[in-house]
Amino acid sequence: MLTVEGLSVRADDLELVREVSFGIGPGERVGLIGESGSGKSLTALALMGLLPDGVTASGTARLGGRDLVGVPERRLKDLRGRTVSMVFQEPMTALNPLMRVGAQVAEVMTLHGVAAGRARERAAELLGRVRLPDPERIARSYPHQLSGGQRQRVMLAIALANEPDLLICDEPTTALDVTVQKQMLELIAEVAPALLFITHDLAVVASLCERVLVMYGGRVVESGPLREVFKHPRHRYTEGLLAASRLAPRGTRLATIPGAVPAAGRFPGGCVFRDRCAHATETCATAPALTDPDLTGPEPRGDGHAFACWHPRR
Ligand SMILES: Nc1ncnc2c1ncn2[C@@H]1O[C@H](COP(=O)(O)OP(=O)(O)OP(=O)(O)O)[C@@H](O)[C@H]1O
Repeated sequence: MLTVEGLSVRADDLELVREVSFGIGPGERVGLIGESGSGKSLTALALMGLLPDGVTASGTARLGGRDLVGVPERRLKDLRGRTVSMVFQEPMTALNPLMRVGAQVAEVMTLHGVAAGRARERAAELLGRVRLPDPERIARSYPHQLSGGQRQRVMLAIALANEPDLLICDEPTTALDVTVQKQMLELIAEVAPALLFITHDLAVVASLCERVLVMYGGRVVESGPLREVFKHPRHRYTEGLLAASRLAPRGTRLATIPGAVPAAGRFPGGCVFRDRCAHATETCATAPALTDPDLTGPEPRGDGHAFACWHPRR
């Protein structure tokens, strides 16, 4: 459905994203991971036609037969929201602080030709669809009257308003607390038509995506089904990412992770050892439940909810 070929992004003579190619099928959920500055956000912004001034994209990206790169802004405005939409990390900067949220959800529909009355009705429906309690009241609220999690749900409602074929999420849960993060991920999994999910968090990718793309230095250095990439990483950078994260392929020897001690726990609620562990950090509580025992550590419990993490020794 989405086909990206040789996508490059440049600022002056600096090539920030280099010859990236990948595809996303209908209904498919793909994770885009990589260290900070590896080019994940620029790749997404290039697909949305939202690159900052002075930054340009080349190559091709086609979604449902329509070009996304190198098309005039007028054409992009039509595609944005209807073909592809995006949820960003910080909803406060994306929402208009002076406008009631219902009106903001309705506005993205009226911009695409939906009559005002119908758009208002649909806005309330959408706020309910993203499981906001009392959608009528929420619709009358201003962004500052909502919690961070509620604002992120409003952003999701806006992104879904024109029934896009592809949803792109760029670290949408990073600013949320643990329980809210989990609920938001479940919601995204449920409502996304097809998904490109950008994150640093391998556990989030493991819980949400079927396929993964790994970026490093502006390139996609590895891609494939999640299980394959996590079990048999081919690129040294992916190996490093896995070793540094709290997920490691089953059978990984602790000896390959210097200074690591194992801890196992059950979900929901995070690692059960976190109170006793020398390295009890927030990450122990934030890891989402894994339902694939093959992706857990060396001692899966057999109920599909086993978990093992590697805490660096203090
Ligand atoms: N407007 C810009 N002009 C010049 N360089 C930029 C611009 N925006 C981003 N960059 C550079 O492009 C590279 C990729 O940035 P990008 O935001 O895509 O990284 P990222 O992988 O999304 O990082 P993070 O996970 O921290 O968000 C970085 O080196 C960044 O400094």
